[in-house]
Amino acid sequence: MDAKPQNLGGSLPVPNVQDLAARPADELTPLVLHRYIRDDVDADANGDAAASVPVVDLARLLDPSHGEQEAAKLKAACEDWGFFQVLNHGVPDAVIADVKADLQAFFGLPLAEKAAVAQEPGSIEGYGQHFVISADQKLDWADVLFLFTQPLEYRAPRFWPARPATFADSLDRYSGEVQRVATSLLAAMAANLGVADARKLTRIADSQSMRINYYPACPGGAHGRVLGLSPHSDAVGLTLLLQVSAVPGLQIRRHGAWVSVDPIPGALVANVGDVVEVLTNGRYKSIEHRAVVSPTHDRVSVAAFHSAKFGGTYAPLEETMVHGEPPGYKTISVEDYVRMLLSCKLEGKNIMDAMKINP
Ligand SMILES: COc1ccc(-c2cc(=O)c3c(O)c(OC)c(OC)c(O)c3o2)cc1
Ligand SMILES: O=C(O)CCC(=O)C(=O)O
Ligand SMILES: [Fe+2]
Repeated sequence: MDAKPQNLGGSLPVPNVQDLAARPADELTPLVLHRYIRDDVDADANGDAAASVPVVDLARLLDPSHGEQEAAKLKAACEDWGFFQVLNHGVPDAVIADVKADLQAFFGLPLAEKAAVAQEPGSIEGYGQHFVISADQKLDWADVLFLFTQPLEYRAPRFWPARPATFADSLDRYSGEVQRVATSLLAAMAANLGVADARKLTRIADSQSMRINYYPACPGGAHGRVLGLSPHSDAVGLTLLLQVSAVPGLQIRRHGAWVSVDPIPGALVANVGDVVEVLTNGRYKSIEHRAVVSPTHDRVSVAAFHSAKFGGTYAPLEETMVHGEPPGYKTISVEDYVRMLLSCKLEGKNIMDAMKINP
């Protein structure tokens, strides 16, 4: 049997941010906040306001009478943006409504109840924080619940909240739907890339993990100088993000500026991850993004990360290296790749830099 994702390494323990944000204003002294406040951050989106992330209609993409036109939109979105919003994805409204309600209800529980699914030393699953590797690095203004969701044998039930009582069922239904969407998008990307065997790409949706992000409102005028999530590219195949709250926060780096990806009701935000950059030998590039926080509103999002299963490898596909082009990225086992990503700081495209053959 293939290895399961376990003992992959963890984070140094840091304060719970929701608890910190709920403290009386006079307790949030500069001494307390200094681990979060950055000198170099301008949280405003400063990109071209007219430039908005492309939209891909999945029902049209799968419909033989419109598919070609929508496939061209997908191709342009992957080549030029690395990010797009997916509409008509077929995830039933009730599945989305239920998962949103249960994620919000989980974070609404008292800290002691949420702590029942706290991360354990050396583990990335559970409730806590990620990518804290030194005592002096700047911290993100967010708490995270991280779970392996697919395949079923990757799940560790002790990290799945028992409350609200419907949590596991809601997340299970959402997870299956989103894995289907990811597989369809990857199959369409394979066709666009001239990769006849779609499994060469769809296998990178064989496993799924979810990073559920809770960004408390940041009081005391500090919101413009902290980040909810540091700039990073997703070190996976394809991410599908649900902006649970109607509060903007996601920004992508485009032509050197930050462009906001405002929530569209019912949409999923898709982004090309580092693994697709490797498999396509750089034809589709992963894009740096970050989350900013609101001074007044809490925000919840859930990123569904899709990857290959343990036991496989990542390497540029022959079909994407035309005219004898050499591979620009190393070949690596899925397991070594995951260990590398979890031992790094969350910092721009640092994983891709490590994977490049001639950086
Ligand atoms: C197949 O095994 C795994 C795949 C992915 C991950 C993983 C866990 C994370 O916590 C994580 C993450 O927090 C993250 O930051 C936003 C990220 O983008 C850089 C990840 O790619 C990521 O991947 C673990 C195991
Ligand atoms: O909260 C967001 O909008 C971004 C989340 C994200 O980038 C991630 O979890 O990888
Ligand atoms: Fe991300």
